[in-house]
Amino acid sequence: MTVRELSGSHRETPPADPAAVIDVRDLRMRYGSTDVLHGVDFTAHRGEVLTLLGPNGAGKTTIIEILEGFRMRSAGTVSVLGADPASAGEAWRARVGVVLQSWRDHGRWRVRELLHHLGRFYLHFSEPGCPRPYDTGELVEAVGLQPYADQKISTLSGGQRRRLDVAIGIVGRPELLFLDEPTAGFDPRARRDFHDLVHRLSDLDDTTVLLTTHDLAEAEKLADRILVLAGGRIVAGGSADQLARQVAGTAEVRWARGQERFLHATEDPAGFVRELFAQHGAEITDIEVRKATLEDTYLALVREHETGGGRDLRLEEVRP
Ligand SMILES: Nc1ncnc2c1ncn2[C@@H]1O[C@H](COP(=O)(O)OP(=O)(O)OP(=O)(O)O)[C@@H](O)[C@H]1O
Repeated sequence: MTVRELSGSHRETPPADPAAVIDVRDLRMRYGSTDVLHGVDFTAHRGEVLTLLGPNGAGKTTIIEILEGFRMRSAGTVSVLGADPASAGEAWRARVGVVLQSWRDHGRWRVRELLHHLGRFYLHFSEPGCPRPYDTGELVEAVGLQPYADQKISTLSGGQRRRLDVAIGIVGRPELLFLDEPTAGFDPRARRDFHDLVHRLSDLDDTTVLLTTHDLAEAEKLADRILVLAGGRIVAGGSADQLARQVAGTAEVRWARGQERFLHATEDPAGFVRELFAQHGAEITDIEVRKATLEDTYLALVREHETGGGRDLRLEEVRP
């Protein structure tokens, strides 16, 4: 990996939002001669759950690794819990939770034993109102691993290992939690339990969470804010509804007149349907209004920014 400063010193620019848990300004990353991030800007606040969406290779893991302090950026200003992750110390690290890929090298440890052992690192970083680490028993229960607490890690299934990864990420009661595709390999029940856990962490402990996923339903369910990364930049941010409003044609109206069927994309479905009935009234035999899903919106945003082309979510009125 070749990493170099592209311009200026990132430490000279003070963060514009000192209250932010994460403040990223003009973040750039170049691998060799390939620019992956062209100037990423976003902030996250206490207790917020942010989901980072983007196609394969967009740079999501790169961003997360830079924010975790595991990868040096090429340029830009990054503040995480008030510090630059590139130079922050152990006390900072104790406030940050990271869910890495599975711990393949601890197979002979037992679940409870490993969590207890890792938790001891955080004892020195306990604060009034924020006891660290989590009680091992509570933690095992929170991630649904009670039946396997005394089992060797090598005997866990893929999904159970992933639950353990999550437990390892939160054992130090982090103020900020990074989750890179945390539910890959989860069955539907484990996925729902995990979503409940993230909601509990953000609602009860005010934990800020930044996660990546390719599961759009998960993004919609979990995120206070969804960030879409495309073309090396954050091209849109907001709730699923707010994102939909950034793309033309947020709803589709399908209707039939006799044997003919029609489809029209519109930002004002109610007004369109009123007009339709005013014109054709009793001739309309069937009608359906479908709002753009997050998938429609996401694909339109990515397509637009990857091709530099127009917004093609808007469908023309068509006859079969
Ligand atoms: N160490 C590296 N050296 C060179 N190129 C790299 C390195 N790490 C990542 N890349 C490249 O940078 C780009 C972004 O990779 P990254 O893993 O951040 O994407 P991602 O959005 O997390 O992708 P995915 O959804 O597939 O996990 C990719 O084109 C990848 O090939």
